[in-house]
This record gives sequence, structure tokens and C-alpha cells, in this order.
Amino acid sequence: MKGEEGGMEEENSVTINDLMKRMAEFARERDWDQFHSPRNLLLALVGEVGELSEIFQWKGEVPRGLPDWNKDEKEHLGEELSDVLLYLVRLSDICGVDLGKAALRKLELNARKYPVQQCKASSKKYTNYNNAKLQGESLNIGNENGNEDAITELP
Ligand SMILES: Nc1ccn([C@H]2C[C@H](O)[C@@H](COP(=O)(O)OP(=O)(O)OP(=O)(O)O)O2)c(=O)n1
Repeated sequence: MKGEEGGMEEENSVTINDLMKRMAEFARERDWDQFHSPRNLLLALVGEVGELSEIFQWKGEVPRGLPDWNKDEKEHLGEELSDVLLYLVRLSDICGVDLGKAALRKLELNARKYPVQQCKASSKKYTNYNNAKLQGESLNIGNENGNEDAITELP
């Protein structure tokens, strides 16, 4: 079924866990676990982000849904998006991070950092809001290490 934003919403859709298992199997079968270290996977991920960027390079802004792209171009895009996703999933797994859980938690943090009434129709960063500093402090967002680890209220 086509989603409102042009995305796909299918029953029995692929889960992050499915992809994680498939990548683990792919590596194990090839005796590639030895190469799938955090640093190697991160570099591979960045490389694939570069390949993805290349697809859009010099094209200028393109309309949502890419109506002018042909089948081959869209297929190529799907491949590069998949490479990024697969390396991201694998990197998370190898680092012992539950990516699905982490992403849900981050969505919750984002929602609290960007209250609808303050940011509706504005793309400004949260630091531009009047009480942004207070919000950051109460959430412990951006601690001295520049990360958000200190947030304790969320699972
Ligand atoms: N050591 C590796 C090498 C590849 N892959 C998997 C994950 C990616 O989905 C894909 C990447 O393969 P390539 O390095 O051949 O890159 P591309 O598919 O982008 O090919 P090309 O660089 O020719 O565009 O294969 C992997 O898991 N571990």
C-alpha cells in the first residue's frame, strides 16, 4: 500500500532484525566476520553514502517522488540506499547497539526537543528557541561530551 509520503507500508514488511540476521549470515558464510570490524564497517558506510550522494550530484533540487527518473535510475538509487542501510545495520549489530530501540528512543528525544507549538513550519535548530537552553538542560542534551547519553528519563 502506498503511504501518504509516497513510502511503502506493507504487511509483513522487512524488519531491522531480519536485515541484521541476513547480514550476519552473509558475513559468516564468507568468513568475512574478520573484516566486519566497527572501523571497517563505518568506512564502508561512509563510502556508500558517497555513492548515494553521487546519484544526486549536480542535478540540483529534484521533486519528491522523483517523477522524472527512469526505472534504472530508481533501481540504482534503491541499491545505494540499501548499501547504506545494510552497513548501518551491520555496524550497529557489531557495536552491540539495538538500532530499532535506539531509533525509537531518538525519535522520542527529537519530539521533546522540537515541541510542535514552537517549531511548526520552522526549520530552525532547537538552539534558536527562547527556552532551548532550558530544554537542553532538562533533557541533558548536548553534555560536555557532545552526546546525549546522560538522558535518564527514557528507556
Ligand atoms: N566486505 C564486504 C563487502 C560487501 N558487503 C556487502 C554490503 C553492501 O551491501 C555491498 C557492498 O558491495 P561493494 O563493496 O561491491 O559495493 P557496491 O555494491 O556499491 O559496488 P560498486 O562499488 O561497484 O558500486 O556488499 C559486505 O557486507 N561486506
